[in-house]
Amino acid sequence: MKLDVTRRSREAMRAYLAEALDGCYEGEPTISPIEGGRAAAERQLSNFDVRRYASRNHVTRGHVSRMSPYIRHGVMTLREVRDAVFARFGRVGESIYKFVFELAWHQFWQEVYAGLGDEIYADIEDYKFPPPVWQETLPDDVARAETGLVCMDEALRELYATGYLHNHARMWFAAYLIHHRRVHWSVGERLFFAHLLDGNPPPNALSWQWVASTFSSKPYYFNRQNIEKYTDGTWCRQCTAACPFDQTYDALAGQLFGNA
Ligand SMILES: Cc1cc2nc3c(=O)[nH]c(=O)nc-3n(C[C@H](O)[C@H](O)[C@H](O)COP(=O)(O)OP(=O)(O)OC[C@H]3O[C@@H](n4cnc5c(N)ncnc54)[C@H](O)[C@@H]3O)c2cc1C
Repeated sequence: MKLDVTRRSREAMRAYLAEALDGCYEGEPTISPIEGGRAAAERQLSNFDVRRYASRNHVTRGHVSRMSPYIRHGVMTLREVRDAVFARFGRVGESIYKFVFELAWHQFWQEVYAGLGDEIYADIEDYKFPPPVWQETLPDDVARAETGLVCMDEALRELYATGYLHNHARMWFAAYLIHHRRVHWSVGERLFFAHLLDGNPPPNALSWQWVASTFSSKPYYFNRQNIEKYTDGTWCRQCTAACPFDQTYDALAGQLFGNA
């Protein structure tokens, strides 16, 4: 089917897509609050103050650019984003360095993809721990964002509603799915790719492999303290589930990877 992408208001576009794609979605048809197009990208970039990027790891109040959907779809290049930041804020300073460093990560993943092609969809290296028997499907409670763990469910709901997720929340969710639920990273990769507006094979597949340890020197995992610190405890305060993350890193390593 060819969609009619004639320019129309967002509400008219929502109504058109809801009808045209009837049967392809569940629940109420909503659209992401993230707007497409060059003007929206320029607005987004002009609202970004790189001097506040030091707070970037904070999920609920960290200042990040949210430029990834525009970069992904070629609305703005990495170089344009970098040069605009240089022009407004200069080239010197820790936050500027960190921001350019992240843009460079994006470029690095692209270069890896240029070299490996579709091999990025298979384990690139061995796991750095004895791998379990991986589940090859997404558990239903995870798919429905009903694990009972507020941190995971809220992250997924945000992903579904907006098509965007903060980097730290992506890392937590990936570590939960892979290391706690023993689901192969490629299942999570497909889930993210289906919902992220910035869904992009190299950064997506390779970040999942980075968490899994098939493209890094060790698996990424986290504990409750880490979530509390970078959300000001917002999610943990609402959570009544037995927390699988409420342990020391040593205890978690022993439980998850058998090397305590
Ligand atoms: C499991 C997982 C899956 C991911 N999937 C994708 C994906 O499909 N597409 C995607 O663009 N990024 C992906 N990332 C990387 C990162 O999460 C996003 O690029 C970032 O969150 C985008 O938000 P932002 O534009 O506000 O980032 P900012 O922090 O403002 O960074 C600016 C730009 O730098 C680049 N960048 C930032 N962090 C990273 C990173 N860790 N790796 C590579 N590039 C980075 C992006 O182009 C980003 O737009 C993934 C990370 C993880 C852990």
